[in-house]
Amino acid sequence: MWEAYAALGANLGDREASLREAIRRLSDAQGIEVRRISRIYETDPVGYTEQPAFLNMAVALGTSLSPLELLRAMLGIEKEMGRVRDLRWGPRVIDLDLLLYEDVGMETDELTLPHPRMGERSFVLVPLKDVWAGEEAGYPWKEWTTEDAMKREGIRIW
Ligand SMILES: Nc1nc2nc(S)n(CCO)c2c(=O)[nH]1
Repeated sequence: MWEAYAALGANLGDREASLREAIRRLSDAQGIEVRRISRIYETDPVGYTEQPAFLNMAVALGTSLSPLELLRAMLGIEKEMGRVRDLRWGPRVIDLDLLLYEDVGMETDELTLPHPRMGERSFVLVPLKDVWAGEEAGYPWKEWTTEDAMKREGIRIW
């Protein structure tokens, strides 16, 4: 099994229930095991700000799937849960983003790894740090602490 990390977000309907369902679906999926689950954080919307607050979290996965197969499985879960990818930055029932897959670096129109925007997103890095098994050195949070990021970005533990 290879190790991968995913970010989850929801800001429509019963956000916590959506996160829990997405994790259950990941765990039930062929070739995917959920190894660690972060705390849930409530975060103010970044980018398109005229939308409800998000609940965000991150998970550490073990997988026998390739990066693209894993991405497609995640997109399938979004679709099954009613994610309509209409407004690129609009509210969503569930959002699953593949962040990292071992030390794979790739850039295709379908998938870029590591996720290109994760380094500037505290709503991703704060949960990710909860489940990170790698060495601390050299990762985006090397120059900040979770506490600082939470204070600066108004991130609340849910
Ligand atoms: N706080 C926060 N802001 C966001 N803006 C977008 S788009 N998204 C969706 C993730 O790409 C989020 C999110 O998950 N959390």
